[in-house]
Amino acid sequence: MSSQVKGRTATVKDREIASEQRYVDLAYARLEEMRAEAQAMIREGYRQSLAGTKSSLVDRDAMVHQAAMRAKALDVADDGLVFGRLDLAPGTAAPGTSAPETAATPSTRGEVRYIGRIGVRTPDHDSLVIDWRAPAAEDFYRATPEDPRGVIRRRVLHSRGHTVVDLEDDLLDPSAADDLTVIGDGAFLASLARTREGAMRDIVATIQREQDEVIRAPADGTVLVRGAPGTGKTAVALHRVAYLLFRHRRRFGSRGVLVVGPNRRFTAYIERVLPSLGEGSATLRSLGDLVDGVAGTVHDSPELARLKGAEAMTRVLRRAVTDQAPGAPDELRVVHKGVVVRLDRARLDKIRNEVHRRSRGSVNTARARAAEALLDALWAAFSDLGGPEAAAASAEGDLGLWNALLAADGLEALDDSGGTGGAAPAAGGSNGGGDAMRAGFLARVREQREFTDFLVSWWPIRRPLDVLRSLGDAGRLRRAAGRDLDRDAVRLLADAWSRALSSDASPSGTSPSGTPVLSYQDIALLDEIDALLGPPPRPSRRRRAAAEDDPFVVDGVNILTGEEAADETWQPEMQELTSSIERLERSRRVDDGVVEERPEYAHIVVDEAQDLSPMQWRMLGRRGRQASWTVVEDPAQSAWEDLGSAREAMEQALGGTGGGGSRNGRSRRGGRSRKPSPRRARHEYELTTNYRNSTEIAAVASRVLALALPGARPARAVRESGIDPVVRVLPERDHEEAARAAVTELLERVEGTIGLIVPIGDPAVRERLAAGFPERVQVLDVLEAKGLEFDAAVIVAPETVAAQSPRGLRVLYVAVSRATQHLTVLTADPGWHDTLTAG
Ligand SMILES: Nc1ncnc2c1ncn2[C@@H]1O[C@H](COP(=O)(O)OP(=O)(O)OP(=O)(O)O)[C@@H](O)[C@H]1O
Repeated sequence: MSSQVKGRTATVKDREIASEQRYVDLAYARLEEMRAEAQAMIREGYRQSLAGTKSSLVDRDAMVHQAAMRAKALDVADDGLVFGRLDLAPGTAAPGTSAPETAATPSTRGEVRYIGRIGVRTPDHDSLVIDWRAPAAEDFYRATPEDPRGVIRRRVLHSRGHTVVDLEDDLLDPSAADDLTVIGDGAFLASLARTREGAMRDIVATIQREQDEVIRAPADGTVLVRGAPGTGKTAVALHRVAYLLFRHRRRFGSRGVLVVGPNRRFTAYIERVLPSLGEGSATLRSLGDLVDGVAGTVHDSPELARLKGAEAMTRVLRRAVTDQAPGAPDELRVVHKGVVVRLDRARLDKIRNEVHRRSRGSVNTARARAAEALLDALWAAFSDLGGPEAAAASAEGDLGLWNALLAADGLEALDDSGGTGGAAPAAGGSNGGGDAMRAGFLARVREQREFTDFLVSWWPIRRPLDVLRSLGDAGRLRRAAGRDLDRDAVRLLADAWSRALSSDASPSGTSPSGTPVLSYQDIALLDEIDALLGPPPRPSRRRRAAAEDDPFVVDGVNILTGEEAADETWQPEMQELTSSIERLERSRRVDDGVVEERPEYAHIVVDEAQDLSPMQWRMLGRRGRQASWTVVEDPAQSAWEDLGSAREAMEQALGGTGGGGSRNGRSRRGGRSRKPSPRRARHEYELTTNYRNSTEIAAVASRVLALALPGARPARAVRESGIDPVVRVLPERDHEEAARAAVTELLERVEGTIGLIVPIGDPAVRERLAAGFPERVQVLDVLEAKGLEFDAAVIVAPETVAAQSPRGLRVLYVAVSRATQHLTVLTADPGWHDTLTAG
């Protein structure tokens, strides 16, 4: 029989702790040696570099890199290196995994495995500590009394730094336990009740079986994880990243892993988890930070978000980028040989449409094609005016000039008859003389400043932000809207964009520095526009001579491509900028934050996925066309109204057929759709235990859930706190004062974080509410509270939250499920008091 001592005799426990401490000391001593080895390797790498040969430099880089990575990985183990121990039944030992014998592991027993943050081996390669992600550690998380997997006892070691301070055992197979000591005082549950410090921590020592199954799920295809609030979806997704990077380092390490969360508060909240697991290589971004150079930081009103996020915006934006650019001239006029040649607005529109039709997306790179089309049209107009005949008539006197022009273009010179090589002179015909005449005309026109200036303003290199800004003009947005937006929608959107983006926007629309205030949904639209516009101009390596010969290079910028003709000697200040538009264009490249190369990832984790709009899914799809995915969501918490269309967009993104263009030319451009690829493997999981809320708070949340999504099953909360939630009814005018009073009281009662969660509204109210409180108090609106958790939460006006949008009840469900210990609700509506307290 095992000696059950749950919380009974301190001496037995102390002896066990002391025994484990000896083992932990052994592991740390070896860790020190490994660290010294890594440092020695770095030094050796640098020593080799003194040899100076090319290959030794390469070797050195590889060696130093490897050793530095190793040293970094070893550093993360400084805190809580060993956190688990498994005692297996005799006969279940696997080679190389058994811990060397210590006082705690008499040889008469089965294998003992120690589990830790990283793997530690003796110099003879015996395992001292098994990395938690290794297959041999799986039993630590998976074994249950129903399915012990050969494990008799699972022990969790709680440490502070290098010191073991507590133990907790699970006896999984009592019949085999014999003389094994079992210690337990609910340390796991106690750990759930711990004070929250404002940043999420790793759960590596206490991952539960259903969570471990998600973490170790197959690396291919999509892993879709559902679960109610507090079931550990975020924690599990992050541990899965660490697992994937450990087990498939080459595949995921080189092409990268992207973790996407709803907002910056959330990414700040989770940012420490992966580094604490020794993984610094994953990219963590909020939905507002996925496009370089711009940032979405505010939530749109539900109505605006619905419009901006809808798939219909793809069509609206396509029309917007192919519409005439703002400020574009309505007429092109060039003079050649005394003949005035004009293209009017109707003709220009036709040319523009034709170029867009033929270039299919990639608006910016189509400028060269536009120039050719204009020149063709000018030649046709010149011919219609009888220009070639006039030119031929005057050719005799002009022959020298013509030939100089033609020679500059590498064309054959005209002879006395106006033809080449004895061909008959022709006026606009298709024979050699006509072609030469045409070539001469084109060469001459191309050089005219009127033509190049026109081209720059008629087909400017456009930036995503310019295009979005242009839609602040209601007339322009109406043109782009087609049948996809009704009049009210056009008004609402144009109004929002003109306030937030126009250069002379009112202070409420722009930040104090004058930079635009973009919403989360705007970022997805900018990414869509970017895909439609095509790659931004990149500096070319063109040589000066080539640039000088090129009539389309004006002041060092190729006006067809927008590229700078890189030239070491070219000094912008030495050249007079003759066109203010060019100057503007040049500066915009910097000011507007050109969207840089869009990165693609090998794996994408999407947290709070239930809130993504179709446009946001398209944005993610463009970043993961070859990726495998981990998608984490709770439909009951969704603020998004049209879940059906969001699902469709999600499927497109996950199937690798998500919308939009590509940067590298390897795949489709500008939103053209490609044949859907075969469906990827899908692994679905549900998490069922709520580790966040006390049972008392979970009960309140489940009452809101019953209203928000009748029939939905709440998760099972496991920790009773004995602290009842408080619901106070008082007039709305007293809410602010009562909220501050509630926070003040909670500051006395809890050591950790307090969230004061208010309806979406004026930021000034939030500032007022927060005034004077310490940092551990966060005042946020309900949408900002997504994914976060606090020791105590105060929810103001549930009635307002519920009424603010068609999905208001689900948003309220999010709010009431944030707290671990204390929940206070302030309402003006006695009905809500009854609902939340069930009486
Ligand atoms: N196995 C575990 N051991 C200890 N703590 C855990 C465990 N699983 C989850 N937790 C804790 O429970 C809390 C909730 O986890 P998490 O935020 O990942 O839940 P979630 O399902 O993403 O919630 P939400 O849907 O509200 O965003 C966190 O503090 C997390 O550390």
